[in-house]
Parts: sequence; C-alpha cells; structure tokens
Amino acid sequence: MDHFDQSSLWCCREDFSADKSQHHGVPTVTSKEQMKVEESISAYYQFIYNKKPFKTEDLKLERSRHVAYLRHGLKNLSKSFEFLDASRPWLVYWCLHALHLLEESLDLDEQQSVIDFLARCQCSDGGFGGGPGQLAHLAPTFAAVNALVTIGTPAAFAVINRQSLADFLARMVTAEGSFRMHEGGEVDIRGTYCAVSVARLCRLAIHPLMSRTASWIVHCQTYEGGFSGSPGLEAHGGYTFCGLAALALLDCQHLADNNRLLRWVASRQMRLSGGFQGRTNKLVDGCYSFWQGALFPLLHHTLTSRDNHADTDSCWLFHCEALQNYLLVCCQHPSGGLIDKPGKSPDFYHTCYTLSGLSIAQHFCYGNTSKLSVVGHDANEVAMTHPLYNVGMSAVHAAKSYFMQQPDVQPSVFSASPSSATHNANQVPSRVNGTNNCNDRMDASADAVTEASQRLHISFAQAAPSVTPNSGCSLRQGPD
Ligand SMILES: CC(C)=CCC/C(C)=C/CC/C(C)=C/COP(=O)(O)OP(=O)(O)O
Ligand SMILES: [Zn+2]
Repeated sequence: MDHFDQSSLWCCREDFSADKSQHHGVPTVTSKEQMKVEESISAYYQFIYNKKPFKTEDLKLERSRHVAYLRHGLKNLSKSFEFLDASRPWLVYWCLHALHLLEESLDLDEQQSVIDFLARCQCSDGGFGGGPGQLAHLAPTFAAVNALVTIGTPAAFAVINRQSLADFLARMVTAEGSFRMHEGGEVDIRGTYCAVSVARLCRLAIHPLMSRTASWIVHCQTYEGGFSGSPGLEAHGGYTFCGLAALALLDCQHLADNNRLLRWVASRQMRLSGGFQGRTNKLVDGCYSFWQGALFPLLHHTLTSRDNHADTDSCWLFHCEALQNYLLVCCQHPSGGLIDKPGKSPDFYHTCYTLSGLSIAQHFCYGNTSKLSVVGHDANEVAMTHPLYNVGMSAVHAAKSYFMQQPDVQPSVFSASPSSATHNANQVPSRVNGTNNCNDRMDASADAVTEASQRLHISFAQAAPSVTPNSGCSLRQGPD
C-alpha cells in the first residue's frame, strides 16, 4: 500500500522550511515561539524527506519501543511522576488505552493487579479517587471506568459499583445542569463530559438529572465556534471535545452551532506541521490530534445528516495524512513514548492522545463507507478508537453488552435534581424505566457497535445516539 504522497504535506513546500514571511509586524513572545517551533519541525521534515532515496516504509510507527515505554510505565512510575499522585487512574488509563491502540494485551496477572488497584481507588459512597483513600472526583472516575472497560473482562466490569456511581453523579450535579468535579469543587465542562460519559458507558438511568445539562453546555460555545471550560471563557480544543462529545452522548448535538464549530476546528490544523493547536494563536501540540481530531467524526455525522445528502467523500474534513505525518515524523521519542512537539520529553498523556489522534486520522467510518488511510509503513495501523469515549471500539461494545444484562440503576436520591427539589426513585418519571428512553436509543446503537467490532467497518455514528435534526429528544425539553 502506498499512501504516502509528499504533496500531502501540509506545508506543501519543497524545502519544508519555516516561512518567516508569515510573521508580519513586531514579533511578540508568542510569534517568536511559533517561529522557533516551525524551524524545529522543518528540520525534522527535511531530515526525513531529503533522505535519498526516500521510501514510504521509512515512516514507521516505532511500535515496540512505545509498547516497552508503556509497559514499564504501568509497573514503575519514576519519581518525576510524583506530582500525578492524585491522578493514578489516569496514568493507568493512558497506558492501557495506548497499549490497546498498539494492539498489545496484558496477561491475566497484569490485568488482575490493575483491577485490584482501581478497586482500591473506588470510594464507598461512589466514584473513584485519584488513589486509594482519596476523595471521589469526576476526572479519575472517568479514567478508572475507561481503564476497566479497556480491560473488558467481567471481573473488570464488576468492580464498578453502578449504584454508588449513580449516587455520586446525583450529588455532583448542579441546579443549572453542570457538574462539580468533586464535593465542594469547581464546575466546568470537563466534569460534565466525565459524568455524561460514565453514565452512558455504564448504562445508568440518570436522564432526569441531566435535563438542563445540554443547555448549560451550549452556553459554553463561544463566538469563535469552539467551547470554553465554562460560559464566557476562551474556546479551547480540550473543552470543545468535552462539550461536543457530551452533547452527542445526550443526543443533543443539533443544539450546537455545528457550522461555526467546523470552521473553528478546521482552522486549528497548522499549515506547516499538519498537527493541531488547542486555541487561536497557540502552538501545535500532539495531544490535540485527539481533542481536535475527534471532533470531525462527530461533526461529519451531524452536518451530513442535517444536509440530508449522500455522503460521497470518504475522509474526515481535515487533512488526515498531514496529521499522520506530524505524528510519525515529529512526535515519536527515540527512546519510546510520544510527545507534544520536537524537543519535549515523552509522557503517558501525550502517548495516549497522539495515538488516539492517529487512530482517528487512519480510520474513516461513516454510514456504509469505511476507509483505512495509513501513512507510511503498512504496520503503522493502530486499532480504532471510539471518538465519544476514547476507548477501543470493541471494548465499548463489550461494556454495553455487559451492562445491558445488569439491572437498571438510578440514583437513590435525586438530591440536586434541577426540575424539582428532592425526590426519590419512586417519583422518577416513568420514561426512565420505559421503552423510549435514552438508554434504549443507545441499545439500538450498541447493536451497530456489535457489527463495528466484528467488521471494523461501521460508522461510529451509528454507535452514537441518533442525532437527526428533529428527532424526539427528551433532553431538549430543558428550561430554556
Ligand atoms: C476529559 C478531560 C478531563 C478532558 C481535559 C480536556 C483538556 C485537555 C483541557 C485543556 C485545558 C486547557 C485550557 C489547557 C491549556 O493548556 P496550555 O495553555 O498549557 O496549552 P495551549 O497553549 O496549547 O492552550
Ligand atoms: Zn499536549
């Protein structure tokens, strides 16, 4: 397979050099930094492509080095990771998901020790803390659930106490529909995404809690088109992913201004490097390959179904080859692990999100069309990630099937229910347990995921809740 084409380089210049003429006027700290980064990236591209003769196979994902780096990380975290002591489920999730993308599995003993560790991070009154004995927090809760789902065995799923998790989410929701990160903690769109994601993945019937959530998220969309951490702040790729993915999971993506968002995110792919920046006038960074890149599958679905035209193109609306070039040429550390940009050290966060972005760029799946576009060596292909959860597509399917067999779970007390004061499970509207609720729509989607994991041929969009323009969306009936 010869997917490499030098003309697909984003810079499209034969000498791959940084273009100083782009930086007009008095240099600022930011423009000087930008120039420096462009120079180092140009040097990397020149080194690779000026090798004579250049062969496509020369562009290699150094799989075994990355696997060794991740395996080592999973077992022994060096002193430099002490500052992440309150984020240990994150470290586990980043390593496990990256290994999954590299198609590397853990043996039974390794799986068991991860399961035991995450079980010790779970709090008796629900949710997971950043380590054993720590306060429950939505971010490590999201990471722990994703890590357990990535392991994907009944023993791993059984660790998640769904009842206490639902109770924890009920305690974190605010009257306006957003979520606090922890008891007495800050409110932002990350917490909201983490809450919606774990609720959907574990099939918790907590929709009444979320009746105002979509409209709160929509208030985070800025004039630029991206989303900010909370209303009135600056649009950023990380927050934009949280906002759009949460809306999609709530079946309410049509409430966003998707056209403005598409314009914003398409403009975040950098002309010379091919990678993404997180926000306007900032530097390229490998981790945005996922945070920005995963927005395209979500937008593809909404925009094409809205316009109701046949989907004839078989690529996402960004330059997937240019992104792969950036990741393969500039983001692989020679001693294993992936990085933000040339000159940086590897870490597990960047290794996870660069590989996740690589997965999005390689796998186009929409409707009945699927296309694999692997830049460089054939063996560079990584597994397909689910762009809503960032867990392997097959793992999402297995989790849905497992949790579908489990009894329905709803919070014991809707303590902060936005629609009324305190009420108990008996007063939950009947649609929660009825046949026409959001989880049922997800069930239908889970069937699509089944096929996906078997054929790797399916649109993730079919795996997501239906997002047709005027489809019945119970969550749309918010207070606004
Ligand atoms: C699910 C979950 C917890 C998601 C997290 C999403 C995420 C990555 C948010 C980013 C937050 C942010 C404003 C970073 C800016 O950092 P910076 O100023 O160092 O970087 P920049 O210059 O690239 O903007
Ligand atoms: Zn980064």
